[in-house]
Amino acid sequence: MHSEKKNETVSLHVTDLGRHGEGIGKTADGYTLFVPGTVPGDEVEALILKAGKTFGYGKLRQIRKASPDRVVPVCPCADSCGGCQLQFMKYEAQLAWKQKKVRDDLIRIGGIQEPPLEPISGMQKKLRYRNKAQFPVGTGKDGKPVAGFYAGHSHRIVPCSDCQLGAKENATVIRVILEWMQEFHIPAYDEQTGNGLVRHVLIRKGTATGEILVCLVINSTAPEKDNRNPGYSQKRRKKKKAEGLRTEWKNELIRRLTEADSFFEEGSFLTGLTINYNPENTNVILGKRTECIWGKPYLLDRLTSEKYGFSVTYQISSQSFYQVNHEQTQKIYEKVLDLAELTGTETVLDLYCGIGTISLYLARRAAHVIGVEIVPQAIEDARKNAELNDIQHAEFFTGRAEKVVPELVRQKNIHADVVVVDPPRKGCDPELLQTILQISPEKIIYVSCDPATLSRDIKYLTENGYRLAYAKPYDQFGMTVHVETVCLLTRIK
Ligand SMILES: C[S@@+](CC[C@H](N)C(=O)[O-])C[C@H]1O[C@@H](n2cnc3c(N)ncnc32)[C@H](O)[C@@H]1O
Repeated sequence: MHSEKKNETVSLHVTDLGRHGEGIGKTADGYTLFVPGTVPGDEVEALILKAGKTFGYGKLRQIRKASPDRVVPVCPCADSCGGCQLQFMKYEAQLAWKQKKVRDDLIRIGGIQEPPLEPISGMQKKLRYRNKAQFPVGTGKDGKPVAGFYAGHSHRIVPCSDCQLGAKENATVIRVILEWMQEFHIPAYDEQTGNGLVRHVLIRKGTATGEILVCLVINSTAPEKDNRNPGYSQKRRKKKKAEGLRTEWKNELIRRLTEADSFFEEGSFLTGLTINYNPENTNVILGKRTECIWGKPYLLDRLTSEKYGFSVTYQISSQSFYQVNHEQTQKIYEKVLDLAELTGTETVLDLYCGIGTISLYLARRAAHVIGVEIVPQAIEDARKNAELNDIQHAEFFTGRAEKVVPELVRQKNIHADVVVVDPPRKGCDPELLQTILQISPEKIIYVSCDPATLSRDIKYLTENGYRLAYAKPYDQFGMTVHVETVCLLTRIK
């Protein structure tokens, strides 16, 4: 029985990190406390915020002896912003923790006693690696518009326009947009009331091309129909959502952002400005409709495989998924190609294919590639990308992979030598895994951004005729708790 109570300050020796990057320590009498912002090896004092029977949650009060793995975070917002859970840790220690996380999950959840795990691949460029930023916009205490990031586990905006993981140009774009909003009294969206106009700013940069696409997400159903003010009066607020942006506001934003180009890094330039309409009271950032008000509705980027001696150019729209770390993505896709060992005669399925990124790598070495993806805009991009790269033997289908693939098996009797899956964090749908077993490819290559769901799916596949032959973690998301893993499963003959 432990005597620790809420609001008590206790001394703690931190020995591990939890799934969300919070330090885990024990008090002198063995009580376990989770304390964000602490690092294994730290001796700290923590305030108990929540005390359960066997463990509790605390807040860091004071570091009595710093861990040798502790470093001073580069970002001034690291304490308050929820994005970089590991910026307090030496990069090598972050990598070691991620390697252990993947290994532990493969053993504990995947039931693989001796995982064939290669050492994690670390990033050369540890900051400014993200090619995409999503800034929520709100109203500060002084009534002025602010943009930044959400504090951990909340929707409180921590003002920050220059995230150290993102492109340098983000700060300029955000400054211009906030000044524009302030000058023209354009209200930020308020999640509580559902009023206001500007919800988010999305900025994407093509690392290889320097192209920058800005997308302003607004709380409105349709492009502007007239010149009335967006719902300022309480009366009108109750009746309807804020209306769209006035034409003169759009024109002014275009003028300011195109002129801001001159502050961008050499070689970087604005390629398009889009408005996304999201009138829903929801956490989902993007609405269904996007309008391009200047330039192109997409940006171009290029990925290169030095080993295989080719580059692939991709068109990426605001609503399409694209891996955020250019350097690591190139390594991961090259590894997929290595593991596939294609000879030019094979049929390959690329499931959860996004804009056809992996599909078009595989198409360089396969006879036929079939991609399946749920987002229609991404499939439009994928088809365009096949054209752009002069690839005729890749075809793409829109829909849920777990519905489309069984249909393709039923109607077209498709077969595949290699199946690649790259699902979102929740992993593969069970129906899809069953269909893959039915297709019975020689190889399944699993690209995953969540070791827990990856391990769950590996358990199912290894219990049903496959063997985990290879696994390698990649650090795609330095300073955060996230880790990417590439696995090869081979059919047991
Ligand atoms: C992690 S991304 C991978 C995309 C692509 N392979 C890449 O590397 O860029 C996962 C993709 O799965 C798509 N997706 C999510 N659920 C899906 C489903 N049930 N069926 C098909 N695609 C889905 C998402 O829209 C997203 O494009």
